[in-house]
Amino acid sequence: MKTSPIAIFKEKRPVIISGPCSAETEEQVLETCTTIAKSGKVDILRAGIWKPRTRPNSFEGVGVEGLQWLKKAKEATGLPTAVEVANFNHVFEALKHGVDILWVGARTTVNPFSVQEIADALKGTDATVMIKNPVHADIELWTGALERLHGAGITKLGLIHRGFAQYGNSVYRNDPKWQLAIEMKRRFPEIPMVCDPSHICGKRDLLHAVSQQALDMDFDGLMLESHIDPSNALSDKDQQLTPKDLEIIIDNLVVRRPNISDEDLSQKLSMLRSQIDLIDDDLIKLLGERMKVAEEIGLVKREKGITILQTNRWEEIIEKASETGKLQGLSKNFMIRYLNAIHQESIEHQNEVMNRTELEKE
Ligand SMILES: O=C(O)C(=O)C[C@]1(C(=O)O)C=C[C@@H](O)C=C1
Repeated sequence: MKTSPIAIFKEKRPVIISGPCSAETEEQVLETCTTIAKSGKVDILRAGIWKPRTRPNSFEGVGVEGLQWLKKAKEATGLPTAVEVANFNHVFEALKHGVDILWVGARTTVNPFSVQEIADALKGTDATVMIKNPVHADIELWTGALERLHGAGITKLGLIHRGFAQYGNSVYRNDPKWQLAIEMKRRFPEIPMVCDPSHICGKRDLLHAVSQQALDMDFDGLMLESHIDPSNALSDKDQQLTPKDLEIIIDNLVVRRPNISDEDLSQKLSMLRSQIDLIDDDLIKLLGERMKVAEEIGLVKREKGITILQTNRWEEIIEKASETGKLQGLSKNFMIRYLNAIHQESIEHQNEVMNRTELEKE
């Protein structure tokens, strides 16, 4: 029996998935795929066939015709292929044309109806499916998609981290929010996790740094878009790499081991880790003390009839703590998230002491 393409994740790290954002013409698909395959550094070919675009009237993919081109690329290179599917018909056509890996895109993962349609279409097949994170930072939707496919009997599953939509300016096209991918790795340690730096970055100059960070987060693979002529690509031209640049990025990645075998290093690490454990203990105890003081303030506020939220005081704390954080080398972004989490917890403690009725206390 043919081995499953998911098995490759047990054999090689990182697995590289590459190919054009969109299949545009037969020549473009074949030229891109055969050139990147020649380097020997790409393990799986990809190409977008149906492109879910944010706005209408832009290139929405060539459709079924492109599957023939991808099939030819597979025959020419001997590499397995991957495409995005978003509905029953896509699944049917992709499997009919011998696509090896199907992936569920971010815009589909957000919709349980669509995910269920795909899961139903796959029932009884031996398909390999990878699931991209939903567009917004809802880890339960990502988990739910995995469960729906598993529930349909699909066991060869993988995850793809492509970052999360955000409002306003950022260096990234999609905010990586690494902590969500890390949480999925914690929940499903056996399922391969691939990073899609192309969609996180949106532009070429960040691709190397994000790819390296993914490897240092112990990801199993990278999906990097490539195009024989990126400047004339019909979609996402700023984030696609020429075959040469793809090779340069792969060559410059440092692949580090997830486990330690060296005895000295292991001792040194466990010493440093016990220091971290002690500091974490102190931090948690201090936070507990802070909440007790907040509760006392809550009692005063209840007696005097003052609201929990005190905007001016909170503003003062943010300013002072941000300054102290800066001196300690803590990023502004972290300080804001940290202070907001503390403030929220403090408000909840005060709400508890101020508004809990006698009945609820029992
Ligand atoms: O200073 C207060 O009034 C508090 O209740 C404490 C605290 C805080 O946790 O720092 C909590 C809520 C207010 O919005 C401002 C500050």
